[in-house]
Amino acid sequence: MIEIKNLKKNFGNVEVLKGITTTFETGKVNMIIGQSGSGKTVFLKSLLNVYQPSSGEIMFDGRDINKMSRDEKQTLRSEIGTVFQGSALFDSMTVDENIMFPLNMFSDLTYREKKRRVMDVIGKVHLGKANRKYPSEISGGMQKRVAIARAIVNNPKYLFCDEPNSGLDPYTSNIIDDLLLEITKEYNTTTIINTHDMNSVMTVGEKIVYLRLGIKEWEGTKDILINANNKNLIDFVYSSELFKELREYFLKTDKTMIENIITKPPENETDF
Ligand SMILES: Nc1ncnc2c1ncn2[C@@H]1O[C@H](COP(=O)(O)OP(=O)(O)OP(=O)(O)O)[C@@H](O)[C@H]1O
Repeated sequence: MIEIKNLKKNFGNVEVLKGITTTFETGKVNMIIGQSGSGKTVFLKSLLNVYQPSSGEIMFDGRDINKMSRDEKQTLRSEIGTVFQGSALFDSMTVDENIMFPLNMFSDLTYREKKRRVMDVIGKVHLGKANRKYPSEISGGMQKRVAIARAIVNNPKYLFCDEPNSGLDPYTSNIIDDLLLEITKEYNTTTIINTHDMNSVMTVGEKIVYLRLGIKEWEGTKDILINANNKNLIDFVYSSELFKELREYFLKTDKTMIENIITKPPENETDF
């Protein structure tokens, strides 16, 4: 579990995160949504300590990041898997070498053991026989699988993903979403995903945190999201064309259904 209390981040005089308090649960897909510029990436990078927060508390399973020694921070770093926008693979390394990279950084396993771990996760993300290829020789969807395999090769407790579906077609996005959900359950990770993709949110999101202008405006489950009593959130959700059309379709269908019930008498007694 990751607990965040009153997290603030300024860049000079500009306050980007204005005091965020929330909790991300273990074994769940937690999603952060919000318009461009709402602070999602700064938030994720503050949790990762890429940015030093200006104030506030971040607790990783009870461990306060502000009170950690250098060694403890290094241990925490080894427990975190990350998938960043654009996959961020090393172009000069093969798929195998990319995936092995965190093991070289954080483990003292033998080469044989590392190789076995790499082959295990390659199977897990269904990369087939792409292991000897270079990133430029495989598709965007395959590159994303490599990035996920690299993120989980060290059995992380925490999995952070920034826009994992960016640049992917809807079909491949669904596959990546399902994979992230499956991994979260299998590895029992605390997974945090930044996304604009409402389809992902409604398919695999378990807890949703909505950021706006550096403030947490709403949080909850996807079941209550579409009826949330927050105009900004609803505007954001229905700004997706698909959602707009679905809403109109259901409104129309419901209306017709209701009219039918009210105006049509039952054809015979057994209708009830
Ligand atoms: N290193 C930085 N220095 C100064 N300002 C920054 C820095 N990084 C981000 N910002 C500002 O913080 C705000 C939030 O940016 P952030 O990248 O977190 O938004 P986002 O919600 O992730 O957007 P997107 O969905 O487009 O990725 C923006 O106004 C941005 O200009």
